[in-house]
Amino acid sequence: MAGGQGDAKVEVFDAEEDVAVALAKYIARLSDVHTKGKGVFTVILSGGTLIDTMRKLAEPPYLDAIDWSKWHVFWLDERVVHKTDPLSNYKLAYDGLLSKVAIPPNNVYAINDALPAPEDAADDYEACLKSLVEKKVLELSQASSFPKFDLMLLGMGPDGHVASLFPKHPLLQEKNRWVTYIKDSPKMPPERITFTFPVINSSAYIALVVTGADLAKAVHIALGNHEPSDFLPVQMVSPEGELTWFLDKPAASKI
Ligand SMILES: O=C1O[C@H](COP(=O)(O)O)[C@@H](O)[C@H](O)[C@H]1O
Repeated sequence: MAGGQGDAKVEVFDAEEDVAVALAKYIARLSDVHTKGKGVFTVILSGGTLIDTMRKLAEPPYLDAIDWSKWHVFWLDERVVHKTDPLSNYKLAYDGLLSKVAIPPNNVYAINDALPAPEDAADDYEACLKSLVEKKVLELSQASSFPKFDLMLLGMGPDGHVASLFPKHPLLQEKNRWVTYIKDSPKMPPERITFTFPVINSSAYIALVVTGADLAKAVHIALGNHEPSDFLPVQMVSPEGELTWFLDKPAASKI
């Protein structure tokens, strides 16, 4: 299987609506392959605009065609807030997708929002992943020994951040933890937990879903020639498996 940014596929669509259609087809195909092949499909969600771009999955034909019972859903990053808080990535995904599809509630791995300290929430989430490895829901990458998720769905901020991994932050260099925490996120809210790059880059498939003109500069830096001083966290996304960028024309306008 191909790997790294050098082998990334870059798909550009006329409009956000076309990205939503293509993304649903892509996710449904990977769901079919994994649920029929190994009986489990492990999916990582981001927050932000991604959830809205996944909206077609909650409509025919995907609503009935996808075997939702085999999905296991996790968060790439989460804000350390209550699950009912409007800033919660869980709430965003629940309202926009999870409440509309038949994923067993026990297969939805939200942050433990009874733990107010980000370090405890990160430890708890990492322990949850480790127990799922023991139960053989999750596998480890043979190459990295970090968990290998079937599909990670990533958004990107205008500053080139992915997950809660922000430009020039020391967390970009984390090499050991699966899940870590941040207390000084430059984007609100400041306290979050996040997967680390070793986990992100152990994935079988990553979709980077980026729409809107406000992201064009970061896309240009990530996919074009750039000065080392411009380096963005998104450029560290370099999976063992396959990376596909899903862009609309406004996001791709500076490539
Ligand atoms: O804070 C976050 O931002 C990124 C990007 O969000 P977007 O609204 O610009 O699409 C998101 O991927 C991440 O999960 C979230 O916590």
